[in-house]
Amino acid sequence: MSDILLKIGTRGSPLAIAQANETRDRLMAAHGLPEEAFEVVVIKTTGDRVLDRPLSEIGGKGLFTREIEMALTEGAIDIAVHSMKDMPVLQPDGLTLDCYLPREDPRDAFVSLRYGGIADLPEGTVVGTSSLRRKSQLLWRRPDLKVVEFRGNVQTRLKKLADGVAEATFLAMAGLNRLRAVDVPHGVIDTGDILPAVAQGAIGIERRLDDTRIADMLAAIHDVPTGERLAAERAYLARLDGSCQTPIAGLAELDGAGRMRLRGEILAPDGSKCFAGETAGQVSDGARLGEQLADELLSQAGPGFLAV
Ligand SMILES: NCc1[nH]cc(CCC(=O)O)c1CC(=O)O
Repeated sequence: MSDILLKIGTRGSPLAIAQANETRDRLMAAHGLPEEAFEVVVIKTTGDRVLDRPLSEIGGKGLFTREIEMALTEGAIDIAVHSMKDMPVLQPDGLTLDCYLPREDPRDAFVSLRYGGIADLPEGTVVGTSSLRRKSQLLWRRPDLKVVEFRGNVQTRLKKLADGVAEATFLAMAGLNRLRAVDVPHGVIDTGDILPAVAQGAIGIERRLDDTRIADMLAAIHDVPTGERLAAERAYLARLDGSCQTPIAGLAELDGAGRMRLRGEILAPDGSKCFAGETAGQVSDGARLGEQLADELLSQAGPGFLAV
């Protein structure tokens, strides 16, 4: 009987579906709506389609978002649920991102069937990752390790570990937690050891700019602290103009009393160089702190560093 009120667009991976369901559940609770008021619409993106090449080679921003944004613009869906880590800093004309769910654990997880952490890995160990950030951060700290390309979902990666393709890999804690993947052998990596990607662990909900009905619905589930942290992290990313060839890490943290600490790191893709910094200030100055930190790292790195 009940008409569908809202079509939720998402990628089809188990994590993406879990994120879409969390969004639906929060909207149901906030507005007293039944599940039948929502339809989750799965959309395949270029990043999902092309599985045989490294992400960095497929290239282009919005690898995991472009097709979903097209569906949103065309009206085939009403909102799009994204991992903010995969989101370019600018949205296409007519779309906006101003609703974030409470951020999950932003840290990376170390996943291995044999070892407990990076420090336990013997010299020359093979590690699998498709993330240029994780690869360069690892090689900066442990130039002796061998990094091989590792794509696919959590189950695929565990199978590769069991088959001995690599001895260890990395996943976002947020993904493990949202999938309740308690059976995946992992250790949490401190942010002082490996700084996460900008926006890691945050879910953002995109909508059409002129859709005021949806804007009102989303306002009820927006998490303000997550928005404050992402404002700083995304201003930092925007100033760095990160291409997917440039490993960038960044994390903003709030002290709950109006202040923010922002850390950042940019690296050479082969892990031969690393420039790191941090800044602190008022939460309300987040965007400016982000730009300031980016400028500091850019001046440390020197002209042309990000262009390579
Ligand atoms: N690029 C893929 C991607 N995008 C978001 C997450 C994890 C969830 C998150 O960071 O919110 C992942 C996988 C991973 O890094 O393990």
